[in-house]
Amino acid sequence: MQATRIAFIGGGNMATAIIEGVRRNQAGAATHAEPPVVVVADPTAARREALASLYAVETAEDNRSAIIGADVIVLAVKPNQIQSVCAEIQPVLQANQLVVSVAAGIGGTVLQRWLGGHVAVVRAMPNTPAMVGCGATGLYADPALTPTQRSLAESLLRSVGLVVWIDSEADMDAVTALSGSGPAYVFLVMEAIESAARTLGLSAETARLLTLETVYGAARLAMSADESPAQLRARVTSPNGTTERGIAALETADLRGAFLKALTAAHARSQELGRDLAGEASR
Ligand SMILES: NC(=O)C1=CN([C@@H]2O[C@H](COP(=O)(O)OP(=O)(O)OC[C@H]3O[C@@H](n4cnc5c(N)ncnc54)[C@H](OP(=O)(O)O)[C@@H]3O)[C@@H](O)[C@H]2O)C=CC1
Ligand SMILES: O=C(O)[C@@H]1CCC=N1
Repeated sequence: MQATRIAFIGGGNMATAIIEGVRRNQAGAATHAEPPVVVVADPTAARREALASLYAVETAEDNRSAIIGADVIVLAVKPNQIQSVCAEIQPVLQANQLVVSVAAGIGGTVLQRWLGGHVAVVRAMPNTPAMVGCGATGLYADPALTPTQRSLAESLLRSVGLVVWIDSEADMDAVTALSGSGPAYVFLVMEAIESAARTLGLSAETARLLTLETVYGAARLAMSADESPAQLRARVTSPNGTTERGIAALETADLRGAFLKALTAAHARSQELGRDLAGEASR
């Protein structure tokens, strides 16, 4: 089930990544099916104009007019702006409109309450590689949602990458810590590798190119091979060779412990956002 009109409330980083992914997917699609109309509401005129010229979207200055006639409404504002956006759109929201929230931390029950008892709410935790069709999204829906409503949300996010349904809503905090925040961890690793290579004397351009291709190549190999990352790592690591020394240095520096701390901290922050912003509504 495909949406015919999708309204984005908030036209920032995540909305832009999904919209670009959707448009790229359409450009590469074999079918001649009518593409969905996309409407974006954002308070900043320059951002609305940029989105309209880049992605042929309609724009709106106010959130209420943006959602008129939309079958899917994506809430893509910062978590601390979600409650006021819900209050704003609630009077004009129709029962058959599906609301998809990408906000970190904020629970489905709280969203339903902020939307005046609106049932059709799906929580999504996408990530910015959606922009190039390589997103990884966790979806959670209240069991009361119909298969058609679930399919509407799934088809939107599947058009920009992998979708995984999450059975227990509590796991959305872990999904946020993993794939929501994950691209930033990988970019940090890339920054670190590139910087170390420059310290060893490579030019900026060579260090950048080799870092990018190495990370891309390793990810593609890991996705296409039948072997686990640990097995693939063993194939790179010659006994008493260069990699063995490099890996030993990373283990001594407790890279695994550092990632455990990173995901644990992000997970805790997602829980904290949910608690702080839900306030009395969650109790
Ligand atoms: N960035 C990411 O990688 C991911 C983000 N998310 C979630 O996506 C959501 C948005 O994050 P992100 O895109 O990074 O944030 P951004 O700040 O980039 O985007 C939010 C946009 O919403 C606009 N905005 C603010 N108030 C309103 C309003 N009342 N009505 C309509 N639009 C408004 C902002 O305008 P202005 O700047 O003028 O305030 C801004 O353009 C968050 O809830 C986040 O948890 C989820 C997964 C990944
Ligand atoms: O950093 C954040 O809070 C958002 C949610 C996941 C990725 N970005």
